[in-house]
Amino acid sequence: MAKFDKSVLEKYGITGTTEVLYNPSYEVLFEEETKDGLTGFDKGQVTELGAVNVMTGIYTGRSPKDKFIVMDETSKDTVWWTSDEYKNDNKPASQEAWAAVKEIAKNELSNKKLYVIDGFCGANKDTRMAVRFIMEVAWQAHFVKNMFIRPTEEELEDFEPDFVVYNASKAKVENYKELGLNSETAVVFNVTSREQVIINTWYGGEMKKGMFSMMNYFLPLKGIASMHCSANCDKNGENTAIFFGLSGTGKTTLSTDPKRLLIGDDEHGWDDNGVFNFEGGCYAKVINLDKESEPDIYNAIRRDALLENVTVDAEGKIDFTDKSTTENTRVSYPIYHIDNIVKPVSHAPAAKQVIFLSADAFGVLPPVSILTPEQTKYYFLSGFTAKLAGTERGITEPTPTFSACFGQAFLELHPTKYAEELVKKMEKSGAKAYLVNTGWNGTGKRISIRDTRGIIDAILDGSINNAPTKKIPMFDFEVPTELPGVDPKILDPRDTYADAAEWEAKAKDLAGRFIKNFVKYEGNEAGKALVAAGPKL
Ligand SMILES: Nc1ncnc2c1ncn2[C@@H]1O[C@H](COP(=O)(O)OP(=O)(O)O)[C@@H](O)[C@H]1O
Ligand SMILES: C=C(OP(=O)(O)O)C(=O)O
Repeated sequence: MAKFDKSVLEKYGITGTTEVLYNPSYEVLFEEETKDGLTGFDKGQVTELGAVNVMTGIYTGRSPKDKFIVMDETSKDTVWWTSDEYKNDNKPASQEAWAAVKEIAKNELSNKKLYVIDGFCGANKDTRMAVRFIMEVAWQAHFVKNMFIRPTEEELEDFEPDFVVYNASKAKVENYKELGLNSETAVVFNVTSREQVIINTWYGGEMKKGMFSMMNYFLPLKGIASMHCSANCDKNGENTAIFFGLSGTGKTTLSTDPKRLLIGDDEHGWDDNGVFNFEGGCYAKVINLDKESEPDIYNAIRRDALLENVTVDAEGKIDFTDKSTTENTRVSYPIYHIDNIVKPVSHAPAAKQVIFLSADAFGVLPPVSILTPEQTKYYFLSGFTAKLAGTERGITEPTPTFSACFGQAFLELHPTKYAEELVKKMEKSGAKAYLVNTGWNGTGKRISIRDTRGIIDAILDGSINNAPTKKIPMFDFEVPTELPGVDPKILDPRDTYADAAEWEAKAKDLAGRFIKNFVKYEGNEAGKALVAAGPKL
């Protein structure tokens, strides 16, 4: 077992450490969590799965309004929120605010027993980031051990971090107003010193999506596409497909496919050698998880997995339908809990299929549209979808949004930079794009996972290209009229309304929203030229 000397922490300004558990084994973490009050279950339903630790009621979700980025003068120009016109969810913080939150984190973490986990973000050795996480809560160490790429013993021996994360989730920023911050909670990144500080939020997603945000800064500047998508390939390791989508739109569910090999469920890069995962684990939503329709995710809930915010009855049976703590119930597990994965490195050739998952809460978009290259750019930049309940604090019902590149909260550069890199790679591999609505239609219900899976199968086996098609007005989408295993009555969204005029009215409203949202991209010739690919009233 690699050694870790406490004096390393002193270098970070963390003093008086009483004990350090450095990259502890799962067994040790399990014991530590139990001491912290987490419950391990090994009876009832869980017997079938193996013991799993369950933590409940600790967080409510990610806090985008508390996320701040600190840049030095040389890196400032590259960040797109510096332009008012394109302002995204990430706000700039001053050097003073940075110094203050770092001080709070150092104080919180001093004189404590600490967990230090070293992991990699990025499966490619030449572009990965070596990340050191320092925290005082055992399950957070477990979470990052599940989610990041676990170094070998040898790699741990001479691990030199490129990025350090100080997780001071028990502290608060009391003087946040003075510092120009939004609340007692802060998630702050210093892109120059390569550090992240987390204060007053226990949400593990801040560490996972935090390092993703940093990859989204560094990789595109090297000409590598950095993408909020899941990815899989066929059993020969070919025919890669990527699935973009905001949280809860189906990246994990649809990429976990027994017929295919999983590359990863959430964050990927695409360079000249192909598509690669940033992570070493998956983070699945488990609300209403059903053993029959999602057997692979269900079976991944076994020893070393970490369940969050589900309720467990006296017999140890998990109630996956209970949303009393949050709708954002989750399980994190190391990727090898899924049987069909790409091994030993989560990497596959350039993608042939690019799928945009949009959960349309208005019930307007067809369940699948075959996009032209110009529509691909327009709909990628628009990123129309819904924020689904739970993942973000304050979101309690599906809320329509335009989230550029299907991941606006995680972008640091201008959206056109991500579009540029994606399109370059797609043109080289001859990839085609599809817009898949995993949200609602005129029935008022969410499109079934069964129908969506049928659609994905038809995209992946190419049968969608032989299907008869028609055009949908206003959007000019080409949609298939029949696909094997998919209810033909849903393929044209107008057929799901009692009266097609109802669709028409909603479609007009949505088209208007697209047009309004896209104005921000029309400041140059390239953006103006894309308007023709968008909806028309
Ligand atoms: N048609 C559908 N396609 C995909 N997921 C669906 C669909 N209908 C309902 N769901 C549910 O939506 C959630 C999708 O979550 P997940 O796959 O974890 O999303 P992501 O990985 O994009 O955050 C799951 O709880 C899944 O059961
Ligand atoms: C973990 C998150 O999302 P996803 O469901 O995309 O993994 C998040 O947005 O905090």
